[in-house]
Amino acid sequence: MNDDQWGKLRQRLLKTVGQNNYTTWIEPLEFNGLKDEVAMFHVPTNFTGNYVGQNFSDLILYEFKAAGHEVKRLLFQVARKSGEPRAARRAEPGPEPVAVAVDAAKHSGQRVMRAQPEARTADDTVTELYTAPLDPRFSFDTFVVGKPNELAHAAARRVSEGGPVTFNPLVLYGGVGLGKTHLMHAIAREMRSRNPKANILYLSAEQFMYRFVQALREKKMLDFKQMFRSVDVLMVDDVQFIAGKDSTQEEFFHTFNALVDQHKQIIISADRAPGEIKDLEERVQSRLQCGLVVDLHPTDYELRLGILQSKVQQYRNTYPGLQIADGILEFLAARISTNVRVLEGALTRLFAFASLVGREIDMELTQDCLADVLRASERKVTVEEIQRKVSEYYTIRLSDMIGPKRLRSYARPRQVAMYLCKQLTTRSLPEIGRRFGGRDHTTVMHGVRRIEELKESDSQMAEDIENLRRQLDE
Ligand SMILES: Nc1ncnc2c1ncn2[C@@H]1O[C@H](COP(=O)(O)OP(=O)(O)OP(=O)(O)O)[C@@H](O)[C@H]1O
Repeated sequence: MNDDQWGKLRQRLLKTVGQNNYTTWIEPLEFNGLKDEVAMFHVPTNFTGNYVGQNFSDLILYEFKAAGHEVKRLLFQVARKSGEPRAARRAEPGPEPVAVAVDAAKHSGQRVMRAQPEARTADDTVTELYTAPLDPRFSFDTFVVGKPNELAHAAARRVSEGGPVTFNPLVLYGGVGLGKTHLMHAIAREMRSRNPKANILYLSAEQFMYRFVQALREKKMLDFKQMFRSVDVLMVDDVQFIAGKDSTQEEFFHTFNALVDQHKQIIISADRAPGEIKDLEERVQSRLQCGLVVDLHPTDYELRLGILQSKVQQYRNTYPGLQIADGILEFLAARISTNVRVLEGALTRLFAFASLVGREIDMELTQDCLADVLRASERKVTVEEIQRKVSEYYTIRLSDMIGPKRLRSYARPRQVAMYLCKQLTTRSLPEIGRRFGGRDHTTVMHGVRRIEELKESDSQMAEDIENLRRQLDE
C-alpha cells in the first residue's frame, strides 16, 4: 500500500468516525508501510497511539481488509521530533518507541499490549481538552423548532429554567448533526444567565474520560471525585463514547449516583437511546433511563426550510444587500436532507461565494457553487438496481424478494431493499411499495423502521447495510 492508497483509506475512515475524531486522531497518523501483515504508523505521542489503538483499531483493520490488504496487526510508534533520529521502522515492539500494537485476531477493540499511564511522556498532556467553552451561536434563540425536535426542545427549555429537579437525568438523543450539542449549550447558557452562581459543568464524555485518566495518572482521584461531586449541574455530551471503557463507566456511574442523591440536575446526550448503546453497562443504561429520555428525530422538509430561513436572517448582518432568488431555499431543503451541519455548510458557502462574485443567489449560481454537495446528495441508484443487488447479496431469487412470500428468509432482504430504496433514491414510500409487488406504503414504512432498529442492535445487519451501500456506490 502506498501513501495514495492510505489517503483513500483515510477518507473512508473520515466518513465513519466523523470530522472531529478524524482531525484529532486519524489525521496525525503517519502511515509508515506494511510489512508481514503489520501496518505501521508514526504517531505524535504515545497517548495518540494508545487511544487510536483502543478506539479505532477495528475500523482501521476493517478498512485495510476492504481495500484488499491482509493486515493482522497495527503498530504505533512515536515519531521523533525534528533533529532526533527517526524511530526505527520495524514491526517488532522494542523497548522504545512502541506505544501500542493491536492484534486483528483479538480485534474486538481490545489491545494486546498497551502503554501504561506511567510510560507516557510530558507531551501527552491533554489539558487543553479539559475546557469545554460554550459556542455563542448555540442558544435557544437560534434553535429552530419543528415537529422532529419539539419535544426535545420543550424538555430542554423546562430543565434550563431551573427550579426543583423534576426529571433526572434529561437524556437527549438523536443522529449526527441534529442539534444535540446545540441544545446542551443552550441549556447551559440559559442556566448560567438565570443563576450566574450555579456551578454548571458541561463537557463531552471524551473529556470526562481524559480527566479521569489524568486523575489516575497523577494520583489525584480524590480531587477528581470532589470536583465532579460538587457541581450543581452536570452535562455530559455524547455519552456513547464511554461504552466499552470499563473504568470510565464505573466512575461515571458513581458520579451519577452521587449527584442524583444530592438532587443535582444531570443532562446527557447520546447518539442513540441508552438501551441501544452497545457495550454500555446495563446499570448505566438503566440509570440513564430513569429520567426523561427524548429523541431528536431526523429533520423533515419544513424544519430544514425553517433552519435555512433563520440562517439567512443571521447572515443578513454579515452580508447586507445579498439577494436570494425565490425557490432557492426550498430547493436546498428538498435536496440536502443528510443533516443540519451539511445544510448549514452549503448555505455558508453559497453566501460567501455570492458575495465574492457580487451576484444574486439564483439557481445557476447555486448549482455551480454546490455542485459537489448536490451530487453527493443526488441518488442515482435505481430501485431495480437495489433489488437486484440485495437479492444477489442474500442469494435469493429476485422474484421471491418482490413476490408475496412472507418467509423470514425473503422478508428480511425485502425490508433491507426497501430501506436502501428509501435512503438512496428519491422515491416516495408509495412508489417504493408499488415496485415491491404493489405493497402498501405502511408496509414499506414498517420495513424501513425495522431495519433502522436492527442496524443499531445487530452488528451483522449494520455490516450488511454498509457492504450493500458500498457495492451500490461502485
Ligand atoms: N433545530 C436547529 N436549529 C438551528 N440550528 C440547528 C438545529 N439543529 C441543528 N442545528 C445546527 O446544526 C449544527 C449541528 O448541530 P449539533 O452540533 O448540535 O449536532 P449534534 O446532534 O450534536 O451532532 P453530533 O452527533 O455530530 O455531535 C450546528 O451548527 C447547529 O447549530
